[in-house]
Parts: sequence; C-alpha cells; structure tokens
Amino acid sequence: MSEYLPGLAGVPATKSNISDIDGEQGILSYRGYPIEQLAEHSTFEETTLLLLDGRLPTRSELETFSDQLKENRRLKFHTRGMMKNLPNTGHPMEMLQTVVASLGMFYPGNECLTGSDACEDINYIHNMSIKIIARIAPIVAMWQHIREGYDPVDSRDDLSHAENFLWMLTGKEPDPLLARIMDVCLILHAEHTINASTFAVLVNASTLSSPYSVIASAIGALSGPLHGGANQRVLEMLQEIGSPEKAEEYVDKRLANKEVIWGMGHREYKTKDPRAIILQKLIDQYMETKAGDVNPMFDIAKAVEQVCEDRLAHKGVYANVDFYSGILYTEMGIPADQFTAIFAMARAAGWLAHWREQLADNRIFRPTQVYTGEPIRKYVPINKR
Ligand SMILES: CC(=O)SCCNC(=O)CCNC(=O)[C@H](O)C(C)(C)COP(=O)(O)OP(=O)(O)OC[C@H]1O[C@@H](n2cnc3c(N)ncnc32)[C@H](O)[C@@H]1OP(=O)(O)O
Ligand SMILES: O=C([O-])CC(=O)C(=O)O
Repeated sequence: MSEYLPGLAGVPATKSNISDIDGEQGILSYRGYPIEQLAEHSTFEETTLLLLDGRLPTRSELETFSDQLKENRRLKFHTRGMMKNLPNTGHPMEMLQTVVASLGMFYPGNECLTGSDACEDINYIHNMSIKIIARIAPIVAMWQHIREGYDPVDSRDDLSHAENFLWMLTGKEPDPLLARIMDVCLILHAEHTINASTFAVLVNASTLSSPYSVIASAIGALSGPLHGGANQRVLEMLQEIGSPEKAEEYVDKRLANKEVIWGMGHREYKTKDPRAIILQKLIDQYMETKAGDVNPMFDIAKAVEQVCEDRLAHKGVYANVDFYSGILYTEMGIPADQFTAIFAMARAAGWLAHWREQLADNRIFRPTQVYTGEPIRKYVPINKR
C-alpha cells in the first residue's frame, strides 16, 4: 500500500497544463505566461480565454468572448427573487454557493445530468463556462444591494467585466485606476494549480455532475479561512491590531498560542507569493495617487509582515495572495465579508478550465484510505450494551 500523506502534501492528483508554480523561486505562470506579464499586459477577459482555451486569443476571438460575457450578465427574475428571499445576515460566500447551485434549476442546460454525451461536447463546455463566469460577478454585486434592502443596479454593456462589477456593486461610475486594479486582482486570482477548491472541482467533475454543482462545491471549499476565506480574516486582523506599533505583540501572542497569522504561509511557496508582491506594488502605486493619504491598514500590514519574516521565514512562511488584496478592495469601498466572493468571481475561470481538462480525460476520483477502526465484530443487541 502507498504511504499516507496528510493533506496529500506533495502527492500529484492530476496532470495539468493550465498553470504552474515554482515554489522555491516564487514563480507562477498561466499556460506558460508569467503572472507578472499577464498582470501588466492582459485583461481578465483575455486571461480567462487563455486559461480556457490554452492560448492567447486573437482580437476577434477576444471581442466575441467579451460580448458573450456581456450577453450573459443579466440574471433571470426568478434568480433575483430567490436572492431577495435569502436571509440578509448570510455570508456572501454562503449566498454565492446557494445561488450558483440553484442556477442549474433556473437555467436549463444540465445536459451532463441527463445522461447525454454533453460532457464530451466542447461547445457545451465552452458555453457553460461563459454563462457561469458571466453570472457570478453580478450575483456578488447584486447581493450587496439586496442584503441592504435595495434594488440591485442593472448591468451595463459598455463596461468590461471588472468595470461592470464595480458599477453594479457601488452604483457609481467606476474610477479608471481602481477598475484597472480590480481587473489585475481578477487576473491574479484566476488560477492556481490544484489548490483545495480546484481539487473539489476535479472530484466533483469526475462524477460528471453539472457544472453548477462543480462550481458550487468549489465555492464552498474556497470559503474556508485556510483557503480563500483568509482574505477577510486578514483585514479583520489588521483592524484588531489597530496600529503598526502593536504588530509585534499581536503576532507573538498568536504564535505563542499556536494560532496562525492570516495571509501567511502556503503549501507550495517557500518564498513570498508572487501575487502578494504584485498586490503590494499596486497598493504603493495607488497610494501615490492619493498624495500621502495612506490607508492605515497598509502600514499595519507591512509591520505584521516584517515581524512574521523575523519569526517565520526559517519555516518558509511568507505573505500569500490573501495578505494584501483586502487593502485594495477596501479602497474600492468593498466590505470585508465580500472579499472571498470576489476571489471566487476570478477563480471561476481557473475552475472551469480544470473542469474542461478533467472531462477531456476523465476517470472518477476514488482514492483509498488507511482504515484505523475496529476489526470485524459481532453486532450487540441494544438490551445487551
Ligand atoms: C488562497 C489561499 O488559499 S492562500 C492560503 C490562505 N490561508 C491562510 O492565509 C491561513 C494561514 N496559513 C495557513 O494556515 C497555512 O500556511 C496553509 C493552510 C496556507 C498551508 O498549510 P500547510 O501547507 O499544511 O502548512 P503547515 O501547517 O504544515 O505549516 C508548516 C509550518 O509553518 C507554520 N505556519 C504555516 N502557516 C503559518 C501561519 N500563517 N502562521 C504561523 N505559522 C504558520 C506551521 O505552524 C508549521 O510549523 P511547524 O513546522 O513548527 O509545525
Ligand atoms: O494554491 C493554494 O493552495 C492556495 C492558493 O494560493 C490559491 O488557490 O490561490
């Protein structure tokens, strides 16, 4: 029997040509393109098509794809109605998982479930990917208004994916610099090899369940604080610390209590996460435009990172993608409990690329276990226990 490795650390779960991580060097690439180049030159729409199709699109392919995303932004009245009936105290990730799972009922097209050969049809797979990526962003934005008791803001066809999200979320004309920063955040979060939520995609996809079910299960996995949910915890942690001078005491107390520092550490990277480096630069650039009006959370974050480097670098624990993203979202006026839902909006691209890759060479996931329970024994009737 093969060796049991907790958390499947270092165990390959699939073969994939979608993205790659060099954790020793701190390099991340999508389809061979370094993340820094995509963050500088690409858009979320283009990066999504790169992830789905495996190559950079031509101009006309990109225009067609962007139009298809726009055409699929509007949600059915029934979906809105269902959202209005959800408890407004629910966490946005619970809402998102619920609504995405329900899309399979509101929108026909669960061909996989009906036993047809749809799961082998590339047009079906591509169309479902467009529908899901297009719809998650408006769902997240609409929830902000619905939970506050207002009517959602309608989407606009003249705006890009990132711009339209900010428009629908805030109801204000998106600031061009913040919209570009959101676009880059979506690129940075779009894909990351076989992380926990993508593994959930593979397992679910391998049963040929519907893509809505596949993505709903991934949203659930992403919501946990050890994964995407850490971005909300980071901001709450920075708020709790309150000032850079208190960072050292806070970190030391948590470490003494064997508690993790949110936004630090990664299974794959033994360096600072390259996405955290890009996010930190984006904050620097944005703060420069605000003429010294620096977000106080940024100074606290840098102080926490410095203390963590002193205490945790020998374990290869450095800032991950969740450490700095929330500071940027705060600048956009986005509440902390929506951060992970924005992560999901972006990651839908990677999840669906993995869904497609899994279906192209599918075998149901069915690992084994090391049984640690009782040996076979005789049932004891209730009056004899
Ligand atoms: C998008 C994302 O999912 S990025 C990750 C987001 N999650 C977080 O930020 C939560 C905080 N981080 C963590 O809990 C972990 O680093 C994880 C879950 C990301 C990775 O977990 P693993 O790969 O299993 O790392 P593991 O727990 O084995 O850590 C190795 C060592 O570093 C320590 N360590 C890892 N992360 C941290 C942290 N954030 N704070 C303090 N110590 C840490 C562990 O205590 C362990 O120390 P030990 O060897 O003395 O026991
Ligand atoms: O790769 C991981 O384990 C977690 C992560 O950073 C991501 O999913 O973006």
